[in-house]
Amino acid sequence: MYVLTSEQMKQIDKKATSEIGIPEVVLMENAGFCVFEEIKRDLGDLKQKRIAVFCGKGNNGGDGFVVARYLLEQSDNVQIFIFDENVSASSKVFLNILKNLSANIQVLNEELLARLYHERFDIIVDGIFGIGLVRDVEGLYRKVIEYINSSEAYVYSIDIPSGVCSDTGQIKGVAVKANKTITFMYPKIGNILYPGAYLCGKLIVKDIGIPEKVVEKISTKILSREELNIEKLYRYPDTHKGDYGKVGVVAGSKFFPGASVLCANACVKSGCGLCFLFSPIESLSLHNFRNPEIITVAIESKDGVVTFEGFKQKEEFLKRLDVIAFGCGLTSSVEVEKILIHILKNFQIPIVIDADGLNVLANNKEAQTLLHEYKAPKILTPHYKEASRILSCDVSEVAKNPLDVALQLSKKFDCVCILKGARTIITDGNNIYINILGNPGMAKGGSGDVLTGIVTAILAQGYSGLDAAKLAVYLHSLSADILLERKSMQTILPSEIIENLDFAFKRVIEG
Ligand SMILES: NC(=O)C1=CN([C@@H]2O[C@H](COP(=O)(O)OP(=O)(O)OC[C@H]3O[C@@H](n4cnc5c(N)ncnc54)[C@H](O)[C@@H]3O)[C@@H](O)[C@H]2O)[C@@H](O)CC1
Ligand SMILES: [K+]
Repeated sequence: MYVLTSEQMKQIDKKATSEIGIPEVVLMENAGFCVFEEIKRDLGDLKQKRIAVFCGKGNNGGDGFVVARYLLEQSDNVQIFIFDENVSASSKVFLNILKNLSANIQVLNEELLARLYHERFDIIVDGIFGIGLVRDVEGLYRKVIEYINSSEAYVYSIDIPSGVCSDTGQIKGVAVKANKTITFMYPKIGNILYPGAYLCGKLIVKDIGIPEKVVEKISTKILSREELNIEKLYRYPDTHKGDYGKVGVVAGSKFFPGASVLCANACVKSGCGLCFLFSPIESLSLHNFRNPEIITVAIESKDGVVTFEGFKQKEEFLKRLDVIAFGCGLTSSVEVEKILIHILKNFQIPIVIDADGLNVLANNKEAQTLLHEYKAPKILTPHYKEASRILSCDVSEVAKNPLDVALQLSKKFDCVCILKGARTIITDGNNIYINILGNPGMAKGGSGDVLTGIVTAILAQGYSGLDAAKLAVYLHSLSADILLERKSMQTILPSEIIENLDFAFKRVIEG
């Protein structure tokens, strides 16, 4: 499903009205009716319900007037609150209808707001701002939103909780916390990215009758099963391990042996034919004990960290493999830097760079240039902090606009970027996918190493960088979500996400 910016939605609305000829008031009527239907379906008999509908000056308020008109037919206590009599042209039509119906319409001011704190509403409909919010919310608007958030009513937001930026999901000063949000045609980015996604409560997407014809191809989509290329996962009978890719994982150190274990184990559990783990001996001792499928290659180390000389002794072997995963648990050192630079100069194998590999990129301009020029498929898997280091910006900047950051990284290195977060973003610089699966039980050290293993193994099975990234992110979070069906967020472990890939793969393949 597409995810739209406010500008894209406005263009679609505009085309529907100007090119197709559907009057704006018809769309508004449909939008308001959809919201009413949802309330009616949730609550059934509304007769005794005390309902407040807050309407702003724009078309979001107009939708609110439509909802109010339908609610008037159902409940004896519907109060409509407006900020200004001067509303948008289409909204005016519905405000006038309410006036003709002698509806209870009150213009908000400080005094009225103070009185509202003594009233009790069962339902509040939030039609203050939609996709037309342009600046921080202040003054009376702010106070009204604070009032809505303090009330115990069940809150329905129209299109998007008022105060949430529809292009980023960020709060512009203050925002409504809704129980349910009904958005129209397609979700907006602010409905999907946090904190907006949280403030939406349950998100419902409703068709308001805009023909698909006016929707041009949108490059941002929600990552769903339909978007995955699962054909290459099919295994033909007359195949052998060489057909499913040979993976080399360069990972681990005395300090983080677990990272290499998790990464390599996720690899073998994600279908690659062979997995070789290149690690210092200090890291491999833990590893050998646990994972018999993994072929270990000890790299000479100093103080528990791989050395460039040690790597060079094994590099011919690594060159013969199909895909490399580089970075998990290596630690940051000059030797690690030298190894990555050497790989980027001398190898031509698809590569996945994570953790300490990303730190090399953050610290070393030569590595950045070499990565840009590296010809084989490449995937970067930064979390927000790693992305901020590479782009030399504050992590809060990444959080404010993760879509832009993922695009920037992808373009900077001509790579596929998996920007990991509560909503992981995947992009190849043109297409953007937002992952909505997964749960906070994954917010633990080791989850990223698991994802790196999965994506590397899938890449080895003949996938493009983008398709591998999509499939891996989906499987990783689906596995955690399946675990949550019988475990708690506290107890889910990254190693269990690997074990549970059995069920995630099954669901993805069999539907
Ligand atoms: N355009 C269309 O065809 C449709 C639009 N619909 C609704 O219309 C909404 C968009 O309507 P609009 O574009 O009129 O925008 P909004 O209704 O979101 O709000 C715009 C109004 O708020 C003011 N405003 C913006 N930021 C403010 C701030 N921080 N403080 C105070 N005032 C502020 C603007 O000056 C303008 O008057 C959608 O979200 C949706 O709910 C629906 O009716 C379906 C059809
Ligand atoms: K709203």
